[in-house]
Amino acid sequence: MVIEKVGVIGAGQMGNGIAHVFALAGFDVLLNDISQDSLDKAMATISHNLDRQVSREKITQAAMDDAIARIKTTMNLEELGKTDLVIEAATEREDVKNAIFEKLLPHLKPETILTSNTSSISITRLASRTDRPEKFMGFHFMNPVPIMQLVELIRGIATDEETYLALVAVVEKLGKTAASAEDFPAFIVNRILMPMINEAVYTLYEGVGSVRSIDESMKLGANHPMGPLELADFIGLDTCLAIMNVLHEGLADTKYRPCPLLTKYVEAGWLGRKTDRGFYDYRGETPVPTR
Ligand SMILES: CC(=O)CC(=O)SCCNC(=O)CCNC(=O)[C@H](O)C(C)(C)COP(=O)(O)OP(=O)(O)OC[C@H]1O[C@@H](n2cnc3c(N)ncnc32)[C@H](O)[C@@H]1OP(=O)(O)O
Ligand SMILES: NC(=O)C1=CN([C@@H]2O[C@H](COP(=O)(O)OP(=O)(O)OC[C@H]3O[C@@H](n4cnc5c(N)ncnc54)[C@H](OP(=O)(O)O)[C@@H]3O)[C@@H](O)[C@H]2O)C=CC1
Repeated sequence: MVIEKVGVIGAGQMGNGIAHVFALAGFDVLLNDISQDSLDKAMATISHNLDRQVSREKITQAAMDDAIARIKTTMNLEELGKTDLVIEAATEREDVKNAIFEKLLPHLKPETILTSNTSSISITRLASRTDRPEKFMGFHFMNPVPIMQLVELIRGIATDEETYLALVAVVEKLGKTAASAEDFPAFIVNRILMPMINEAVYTLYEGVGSVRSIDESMKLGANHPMGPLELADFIGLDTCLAIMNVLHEGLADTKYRPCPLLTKYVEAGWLGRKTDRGFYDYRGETPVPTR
């Protein structure tokens, strides 16, 4: 099947990055969100990130202009009915994702491939609520999408080979690398990464280290590009907590218990960079630790 038009649902940090890389690779993109403000912010972020690529001579100005021209935005989900591939990248909540699919499906062409960028939720379960489990897959991009090389491909129990091969070809066209993961809670990257982030929050909670000492230790002592608390703020603490809950409930092992301090930050609405406050306060010139 030829994939030319791509629908992206959710214009947050992942949705805007996904729209960016697809448009740059020559796909027509229709970006959807429930808020016009989020769509406007997403287009401004995409322009800013493409501009950065132009100034670093990674892409030409003409490639940037073409990419911007290929992205259209809409608050009307029905318009995504014209697309060949849909990537859902809305908030990490199963009820939100199911409601989106329910509203979208009556408008979708029968051959359209439906995917979710979920970080952790069962692909088989999401697929089972749709009319096309064989054409449904997990299509998991990493943050920041324009920079990170990996895309996890997760087949549900019913996903057919044609769908899988179509997505392998799309990943190649994006110039990224695909890794296949089985459909178990949080797949590969987050099964390993998120317990480490959760453990960093426990390390803070138990007073073993401060925000700064924990992040410095992992950057200088383990050569991580970002400290685990800085990375948690970058991902979004709501998303981190949602992934830990999926691991905890899905694998029924206390080793995945979300740290109560992580829960407290989310309850406060301190979700990290996207709300300007998390383990760091980003409202000033330089980030200041909040503990
Ligand atoms: C939660 C999930 O489900 C799965 C996940 O995504 S887990 C999260 C995975 N991501 C990570 O682990 C990211 C870890 N951090 C890093 O790799 C690096 O800190 C980083 C790439 C984000 C920034 O690197 P840095 O060296 O500190 O900054 P800097 O030199 O300014 O930027 C490096 C490149 O990233 C780009 N960049 C930085 N931030 C960016 C952003 N938010 N969006 C787009 N591009 C960005 C820069 O333009 C630069 O590009 P070039 O190399 O093409 O010139
Ligand atoms: N953050 C990360 O590092 C990564 C996240 N992911 C996954 O990507 C998905 C999105 O995460 P992320 O971009 O970080 O989250 P964000 O919170 O940045 O963005 C989510 C966006 O979805 C919008 N949204 C909510 N409900 C709907 C709806 N019904 N229809 C359309 N849009 C909707 C939100 O709008 P509003 O703000 O108005 O609620 C928001 O703009 C999640 O499944 C997450 O697990 C995957 C890889 C990495």
